[in-house]
Amino acid sequence: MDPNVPQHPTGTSTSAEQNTAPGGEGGVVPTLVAAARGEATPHTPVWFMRQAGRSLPEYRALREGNAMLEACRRPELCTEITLQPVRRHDVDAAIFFSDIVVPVQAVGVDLDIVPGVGPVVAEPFRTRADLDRLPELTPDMVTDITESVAGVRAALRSDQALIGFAGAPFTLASYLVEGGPSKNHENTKALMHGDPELWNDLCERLAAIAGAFLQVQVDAGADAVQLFDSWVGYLNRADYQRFVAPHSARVLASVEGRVPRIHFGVGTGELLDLMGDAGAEVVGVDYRVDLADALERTGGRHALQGNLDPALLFAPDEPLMARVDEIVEAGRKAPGHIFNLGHGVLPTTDPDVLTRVTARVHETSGR
Ligand SMILES: Cc1c2[nH]c(c1CCC(=O)O)Cc1[nH]c(c(CCC(=O)O)c1C)Cc1[nH]c(c(CCC(=O)O)c1C)Cc1[nH]c(c(C)c1CCC(=O)O)C2
Repeated sequence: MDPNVPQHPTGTSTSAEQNTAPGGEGGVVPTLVAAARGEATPHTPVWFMRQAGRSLPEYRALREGNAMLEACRRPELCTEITLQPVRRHDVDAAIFFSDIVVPVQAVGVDLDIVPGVGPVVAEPFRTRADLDRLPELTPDMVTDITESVAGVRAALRSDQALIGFAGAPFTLASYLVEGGPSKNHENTKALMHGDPELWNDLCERLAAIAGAFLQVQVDAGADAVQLFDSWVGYLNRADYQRFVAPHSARVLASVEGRVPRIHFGVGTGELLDLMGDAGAEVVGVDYRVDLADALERTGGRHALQGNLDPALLFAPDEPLMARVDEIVEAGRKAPGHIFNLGHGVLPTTDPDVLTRVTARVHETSGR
């Protein structure tokens, strides 16, 4: 097979022109962007949530003596960390190295990322007066982010994508209200149901901040965005529709028509259609739901991203690669498929396994 001829995963070959940018600039559309739009791709694009950091020795070396939130704000470090997994694994996308709390800190909220814990907020949010601590995010507050994104984009090949991201209002609100990582999100739910007006005002502020953060990244060259609503799987459908969906929709709308939007959460099998309807081209699927079921639940209206169980990366090659092949196969039936894990890379993962999984997906899906 001619490797230069784009090949849809279903086997429909198309002309090479379909993989070029509109406007006759001759630039190649990143493979991930084409898949998100449901267009022909030379192979199924692959990236891994939390691919930057954690499992990579070269990342741990760079982070030595640099606090997480400081590393996120130093363009030379941030750019290099973002590029490390792309070089090592030959994945189709870089995920911008940052954190969902970076824009919240940028507007002035006193918080820190505590090693082994996660984001910790000095004074948790509980009352109306706390809203004053969430002013709008303006680009001048995050000029380093603009510089880092532009630096990464300039270093990538044109067929590789840079994914920008933000935390969705519910997940951000949970960290602010609980004061840190939470298992049950009880204070968050108590606020949501106990004072819906304050809840909505809080989420409106967070949606504005997250939307502005996405816009900054897209303005600087991000090719796609992912909205992480990591903990929204703790809600039922009714609460999601009433208290969350309108706010997430606002964030997604902030970059509508500019770049493909991926919407992801953990344990969101019951919410997949609603998350797509909030305004995403791509719905992220965690490992608990088969892609075939996810396709049905989303009515075939969205490309899918996912969904290898990150724990399977610890299994022997035979069952691991068999599962990878199954996921690639199931993805062929979707309007578009981006191969990923069902959640982030676990810190003790052998990075060579990620390289081999990437190669396997490329091989079996076309290249
Ligand atoms: C541990 C943690 C942090 N921040 C957060 C946690 C989880 C705590 C909890 O369980 O509640 C909060 C967070 N940060 C991010 C998310 C969404 C993604 C997810 O669900 O995992 C969430 C929920 C995005 C991210 N957070 C980070 C990225 C960067 C991209 C990447 O690593 O691939 C993203 C998209 C990076 C990050 N973020 C953090 C560290 C130490 C790092 C460095 C690398 C690593 O150890 O994973 C701190």
